[in-house]
Amino acid sequence: MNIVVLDGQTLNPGDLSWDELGKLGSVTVYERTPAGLIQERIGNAEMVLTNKTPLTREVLEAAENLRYVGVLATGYNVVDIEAAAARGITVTNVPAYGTESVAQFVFALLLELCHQIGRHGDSVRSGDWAKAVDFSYTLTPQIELWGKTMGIVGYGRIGRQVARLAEAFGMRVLVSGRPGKADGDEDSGVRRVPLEQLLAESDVVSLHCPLTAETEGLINRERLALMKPSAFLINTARGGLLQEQDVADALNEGRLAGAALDVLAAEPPAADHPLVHAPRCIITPHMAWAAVEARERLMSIAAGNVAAFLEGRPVNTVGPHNR
Ligand SMILES: NC(=O)c1ccc[n+]([C@@H]2O[C@H](COP(=O)([O-])OP(=O)(O)OC[C@H]3O[C@@H](n4cnc5c(N)ncnc54)[C@H](O)[C@@H]3O)[C@@H](O)[C@H]2O)c1
Ligand SMILES: O=C(O)[C@H](O)CO
Repeated sequence: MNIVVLDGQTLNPGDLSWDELGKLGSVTVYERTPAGLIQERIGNAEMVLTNKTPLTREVLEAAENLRYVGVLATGYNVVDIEAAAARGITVTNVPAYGTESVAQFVFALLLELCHQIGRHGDSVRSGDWAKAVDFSYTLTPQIELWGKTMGIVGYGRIGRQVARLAEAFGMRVLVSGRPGKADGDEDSGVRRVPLEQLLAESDVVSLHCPLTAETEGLINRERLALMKPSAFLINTARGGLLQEQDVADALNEGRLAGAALDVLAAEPPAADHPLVHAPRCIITPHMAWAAVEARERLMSIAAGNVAAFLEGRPVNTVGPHNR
């Protein structure tokens, strides 16, 4: 069985091994695949693995032998799943490998917004403390989380772990899920509310829903207007959840206290991206998933997905049925 990995570099920059996958077929790993080469590299392979290389309807329809797409990620918005389903191609993702890593990263971002540790550390390194007259100084207001409200949009695996950490910080937790869907039970202390109420009452809004036709552009000018001007927005899910210019405008006009974003709609972004230059906006390069512990789990679950498919009992399948 021919297995083509279209963009293996970010999962395995050299510190992991492809051997587990190699036992299951003849594997070709490309570090990355530019748009113009996707079709050619899939060629007549039966199985393709992708992290962020898009598999559009056109690509899927041209790949005559393709029977399986393994997404090397939790978010599978890079695959046209309707087109895959129509062609009978099985698509799997890797759920839960990075739940704890991503939730931890949410708090790394939030604590940076609250304390601006990097900026204060730089100030000390550049000699400001040595020249100071007092034993203590701050360059930005310092913010305590205890008693504040965390609003979690998308109460799945990562959303639930963020809720646990928020409660450990003494925060009140509001959650909102898919409109009209139950999405499982609430945990004690967590209150499920409509999105509009969550936006209006939260001091921190953290996004954890997938990018779908329903959630694209979810955080737009109108919804930002519901948020407190003192609130922080955190996005570790997908950049497409934001109307990015609207978020940049809210930051530029002082209608939002800060944003911390691990994801943008286009990655890497253009040098003149409006959020890259917006005030009080921290942007990290889509790295919340990247702890070696999480990538090891991802690699192992991805190989398990391939093995299960080859044994005729696919697991972790995703498709229009998940929507
Ligand atoms: N930055 C990173 O490195 C990184 C790493 C892993 C995952 N992610 C992103 O995080 C997302 C969430 O991951 P997860 O493991 O928690 O997934 P999950 O499937 O366990 O949870 C997603 C939740 O969102 C809910 N949801 C769907 N549509 C919604 C809507 N319209 N409004 C509110 N909620 C909605 C679902 O019902 C589900 O409960 C992934 O889809 C992926 O895009 C990012
Ligand atoms: O969805 C995911 O798992 C992350 O974005 C890494 O690709």
